[in-house]
Amino acid sequence: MHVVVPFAATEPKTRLESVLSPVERSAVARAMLADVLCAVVEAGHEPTVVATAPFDLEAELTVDDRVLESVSVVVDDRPLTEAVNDRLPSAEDDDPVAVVMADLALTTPETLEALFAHGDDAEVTIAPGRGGGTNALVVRHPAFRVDYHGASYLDHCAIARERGLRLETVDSFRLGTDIDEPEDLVEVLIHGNETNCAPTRLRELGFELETQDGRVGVVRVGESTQS
Ligand SMILES: Nc1nc2c(ncn2[C@@H]2O[C@H](COP(=O)(O)OP(=O)(O)OP(=O)(O)O)[C@@H](O)[C@H]2O)c(=O)[nH]1
Ligand SMILES: C[C@H](OP(=O)(O)O)C(=O)O
Repeated sequence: MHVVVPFAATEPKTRLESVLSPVERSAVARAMLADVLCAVVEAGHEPTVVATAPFDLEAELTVDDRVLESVSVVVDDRPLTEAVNDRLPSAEDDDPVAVVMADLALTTPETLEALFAHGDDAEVTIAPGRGGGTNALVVRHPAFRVDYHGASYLDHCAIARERGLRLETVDSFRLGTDIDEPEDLVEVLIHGNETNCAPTRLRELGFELETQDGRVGVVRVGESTQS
């Protein structure tokens, strides 16, 4: 399975600007990317990072040699939809393609294996995100194209329907959790593997869980933001 991991290499995760500086947002985005890539490689695949700008995997990510040897990086500064559509199955090459977002910090090899194996007779398999996003998908037919942003999950269901393609939805807590807003960080600290890059990076930045009035959130203690 071709696995594409789109990555906004410059100024990522702007919706986290209220709690992280630009430098910190870049560090957290790279930590999540590393965790996603490790899960894809452990699931037995060789992902391609489609980055918006040149990106030195070895210099910018804390990953082991097996991941470094298995991951390739291509630079494509076109908008997300165009960059992904150019890598989906086509008349010339109809091999299945998976697209896994780089901010799925809770991803594990098992959840990915379940996604890739789900619904072999479906032309499209989607793991939606909260708020209507498309966190991950597997495309098995050259007639399907993506249209990201907004309620892209609904758009993708409509595109499949209009083109007579069978689309199945994967109900996955882990694949359904993309880290976009400050309130999403609590999921990384609760459900992220403790040794993963993203939980480790957040704790290094001073984030920890806090329970108030029976609700669990994150609080940032200690050092100020890195400018
Ligand atoms: N290659 C590529 N990847 C993108 C682009 N925009 C977003 N991504 C990636 O797609 C995934 C989901 O996008 P978003 O959640 O919007 O990520 P983001 O743009 O860093 O976050 P915000 O700035 O808060 O919108 C993330 O892993 C991004 O790195 C793009 O234009 N090109
Ligand atoms: C890429 C985009 O992510 P969001 O902007 O919804 O986080 C989408 O899922 O369509």
